Amino acid sequence: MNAHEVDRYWKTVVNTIRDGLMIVDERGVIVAINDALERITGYSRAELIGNDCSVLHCDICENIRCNDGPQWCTLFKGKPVKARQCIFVRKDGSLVHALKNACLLRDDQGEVMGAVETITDITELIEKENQLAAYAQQLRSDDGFHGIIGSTPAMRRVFELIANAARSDAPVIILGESGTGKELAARAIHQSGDRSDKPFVKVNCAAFTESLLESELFGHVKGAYTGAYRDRMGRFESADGGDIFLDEIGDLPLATQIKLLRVLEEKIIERVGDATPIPVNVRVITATNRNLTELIARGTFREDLFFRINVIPIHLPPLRAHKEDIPLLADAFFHRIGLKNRKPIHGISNDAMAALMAYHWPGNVRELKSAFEYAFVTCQEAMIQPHHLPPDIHANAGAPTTPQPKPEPVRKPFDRQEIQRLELLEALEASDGNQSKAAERLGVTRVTVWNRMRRFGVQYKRTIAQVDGGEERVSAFDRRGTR
Ligand SMILES: Nc1ncnc2c1ncn2[C@@H]1O[C@H](COP(=O)(O)OP(=O)(O)OP(=O)(O)O)[C@@H](O)[C@H]1O
Repeated sequence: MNAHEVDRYWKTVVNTIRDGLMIVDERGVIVAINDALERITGYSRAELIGNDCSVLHCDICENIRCNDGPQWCTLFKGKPVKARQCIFVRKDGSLVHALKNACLLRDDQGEVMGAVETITDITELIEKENQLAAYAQQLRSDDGFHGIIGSTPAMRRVFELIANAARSDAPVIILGESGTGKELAARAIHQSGDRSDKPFVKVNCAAFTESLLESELFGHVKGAYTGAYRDRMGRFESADGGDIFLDEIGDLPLATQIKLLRVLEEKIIERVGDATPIPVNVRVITATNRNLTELIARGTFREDLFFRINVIPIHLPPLRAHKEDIPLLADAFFHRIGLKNRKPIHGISNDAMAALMAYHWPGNVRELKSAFEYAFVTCQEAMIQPHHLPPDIHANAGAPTTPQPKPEPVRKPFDRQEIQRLELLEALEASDGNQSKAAERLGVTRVTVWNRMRRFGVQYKRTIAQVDGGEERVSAFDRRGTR
């Protein structure tokens, strides 16, 4: 290819690259751009060319623009910009996170004619990074991931799937045995998605007769059937803009399956007794503990509906498949139920924890939670012992069923929060209330110490008291509860 041909194809090459490209003259007036820049900024070529480059409101340009001397921008003082992260404002007012490179263009005599800038759009990357940071924060918090507790790889994978599902509008199906947290997962998808400020509507498909279910889902008009005294909006309409959670989808009657399929395909509903189509914008999240493939083979579930709802499947593992999460879950339920009960129970004994670990949990996390509700009723001691747990659990573990003759020392082997609180108190005591020193002892930052003091309601008071003419230093903790 000769130089002339290269010239001919140059425009095509420039417009093929994914990065935005812009040439400005020595006054900062835009003289050329490529297609990618139009796409990134939302401005057309005609709107940009001839305009000042400040139209893009690049944050670093606003900082480096100099107001004195002939050079209007530090770039023209000869300082190239290399892979600087910056933010532009699109035509519609939204922000573009970008990496920018810029350098001067000179003529044959070395005179500055202008500058060229390339802009790599990293908005998606930054958004994902922010989202990851938010998820990490969620995981660190006591409440787990939107209330779902677990830190094993199996549960982390579930959190990742939930986070991905939340980013899309595609139908999600949550599969798993009863009590594995399917409803919690559905709520987490709603809460972490763009529809979180719109309704989350739950319908248990197994709880209604066929005719009532249709009216519940799609609404009805007055006179549609005996007892329909007035028009009524269905759950799909109430969920408009948000998410509808159809629990026990495997129990949906065949006739309703056809109607649901139509809603998913056409995004319109018709109230029972009326043929007027009503558009609805609802994302459908379904859940079941039944084997849909088997139901399809038996002819009780439509295969076409299955394909429609099975776009993003999320499998929740049974508790026996992630037993390493039991101490964490037990700790959380112990505290949650303990807060309501106000009984002076200090923790879970090692034997009780061993019994929990040995059990096979057919009722999954729901059964674990119920075991703690039970234990808080039966336990009259300082620690929960195996015999305070429901009979199936301690019998299964072969743990002693009678109280230990010697009471165990009051300790809380699995109480993460309490251990952290005691460590904090010790560190503050040893550092005479100095938060920086306490932070050093604990190997955390001073802000973390301050945060923990706030969380545990710990105030370190230092009082100088006069004692017999001399001074005595009195230090005291003011503790308000453990959380
Ligand atoms: N990973 C978890 N972390 C905290 N709580 C959980 C978890 N999994 C389940 N739970 C709790 O267990 C109970 C049952 O959860 P959920 O109703 O979401 O289960 P499900 O799978 O929808 O059950 P079903 O199929 O019977 O409707 C709820 O009280 C829920 O808060």
